[in-house]
Parts: sequence; structure tokens; C-alpha cells
Amino acid sequence: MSDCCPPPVATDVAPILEARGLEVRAQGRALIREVNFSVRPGQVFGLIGPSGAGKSTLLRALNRLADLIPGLRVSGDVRLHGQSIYAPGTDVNALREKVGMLFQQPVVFPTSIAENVLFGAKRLRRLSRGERAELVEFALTESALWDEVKDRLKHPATALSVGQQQRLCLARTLAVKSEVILMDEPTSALDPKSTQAIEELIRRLKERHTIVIVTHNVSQARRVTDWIACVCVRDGVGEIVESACCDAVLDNPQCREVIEYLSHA
Ligand SMILES: Nc1ncnc2c1ncn2[C@@H]1O[C@H](COP(=O)(O)OP(=O)(O)OP(=O)(O)O)[C@@H](O)[C@H]1O
Repeated sequence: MSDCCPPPVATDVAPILEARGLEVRAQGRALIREVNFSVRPGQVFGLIGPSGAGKSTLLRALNRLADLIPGLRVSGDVRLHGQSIYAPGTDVNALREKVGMLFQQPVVFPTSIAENVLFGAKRLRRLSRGERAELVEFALTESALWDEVKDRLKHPATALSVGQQQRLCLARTLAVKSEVILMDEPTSALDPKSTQAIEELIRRLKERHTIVIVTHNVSQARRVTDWIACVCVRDGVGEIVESACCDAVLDNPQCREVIEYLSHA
């Protein structure tokens, strides 16, 4: 692995999220193997690499969404604040609130804008009417959507544009105070203006949240990530072949596979 520039945050800060010897198998075949990394608080950690290399599979192992996919088996470990998320007795629903996720296509429920924001928060604890209103305003303001929707909070969320829906999904994770937000190509379905809005949010939110983002957009990786891991297929299995600060990987890649990937990206 390249180590030609210092990490963007001090290495004496304890990692918030770590993968250790992580492997995901399907029907006896390894899809990703020997994945090791540490993400420190406030970092934006980018996952890049060719299609089918295993980036989404890796992301889904970081909050146990992979458990919901029939046939996938995860081994090795993922630790949040040093605690294994695969330890027996882990409250998986609480874990998925702490480690939230945005997908390529926004997942919006067929209910109102406000109810979409409150979806996870209401499952965590009882909220008074005042607390609900406060939380909706807080989360929508944080996700830069408040001004656009404050007069129609009871309207169906499905009527929003796709870009607004993606910010609504972000508001939902912010309403449950997710510490880590996993993003799987969050702007691939968005127009340039909505993409810019999400990128601005990533830069702002990283002060209080840790973000792991899969992107195929190298310019986007340069704009928003601090640290990058490149996932490529070796001997038929996805692995992290190079990991370093963003500029080092993008400007001076060391591995043949990364050079090849970036030449076509
Ligand atoms: N449930 C599954 N069962 C079997 N194989 C799977 C399963 N999910 C993913 N795969 C395979 O695992 C490999 C990695 O897929 P994954 O979607 O993680 O790649 P990716 O790097 O995210 O691709 P892309 O950039 O195109 O989204 C692919 O070969 C895919 O077909």
C-alpha cells in the first residue's frame, strides 16, 4: 500500500470503523477477501474500483445489511468504536441506525415528507409532538432541504424530485444521529445540480459524521474524499489493492490494476 502522504486526521485518534480480515462469500465462492482498513472520525473514506469488484458487497458488510441477502456469508470482523458488529447479541437494528446508508436510488416510503424523516427515529424512542416537529426541522435543515419543503411536510414524499428524495434519505439518517453514513454511488441517479448539493453536504457533514462512499466518479472522489481504497479483482476475488490519501491514489497510483482502472475512469 502507498504511504506517500500523511493521513488527513491524526493517526493517534482512535478509528471509528475498522475492517479486519473481512471476507464475503456467496455459494462457497469468495466475492471479497482480506479487507483491512481503519476509518477515523470525521474522515470521508472513498471506495473506488471497476464494476463488479465488490465495493457494494463490502459496504453492505459494514452495517450487516449483507445479513439480509440470502446466500451471503461474512467472516472476519468489522468494529465500530472497537466493538465487533458481528459479536453475538449485537442489536442489529440499533447498529443500522448508528451506521446509516444511502443507496444509488433513494429509498422513499409512500408516506409524507415528515413521516419519512421520522421513520427510524420513531422506532428508537417515543417522541412527543414537539420533539417530532423539532427533529423534522433539524434533519431537513441539516440535509439542506428545509427551505424547499417546510410548507408541505404532510405532502407525499414520492412527489419530490429524485435529488430532493436523496436529501430526504440523508435527513432520515441524520434524524437518528447516525455516526457513520455509508453511501453507495449516492449521486449516480442525480443531475449535476443535485449532485453538487450532495457533495456540499458531504463536505459539511464530515465535521460531525464519518462517511464511507462508493463512487465511480473520479472527479467526485477528488472533491469529497480524504482517503481512498481501490477495490480490484485479483485471481477472481475482490480485494483492496491500494489505499492512500486521495491525491496519492489519483495522481500517483502504484498498482497496475489501479493505473488501468484510472486510465478508463
Ligand atoms: N448475492 C450475491 N450472490 C452471488 N454473487 C453476488 C451477490 N451479490 C454480488 N455478487 C457478485 O459479487 C461481485 C461483486 O459485486 P458488487 O455489486 O459488490 O460489485 P461493485 O464493485 O459494487 O460493482 P458496481 O461498481 O458495478 O456496482 C459481482 O461479481 C457480483 O455478481
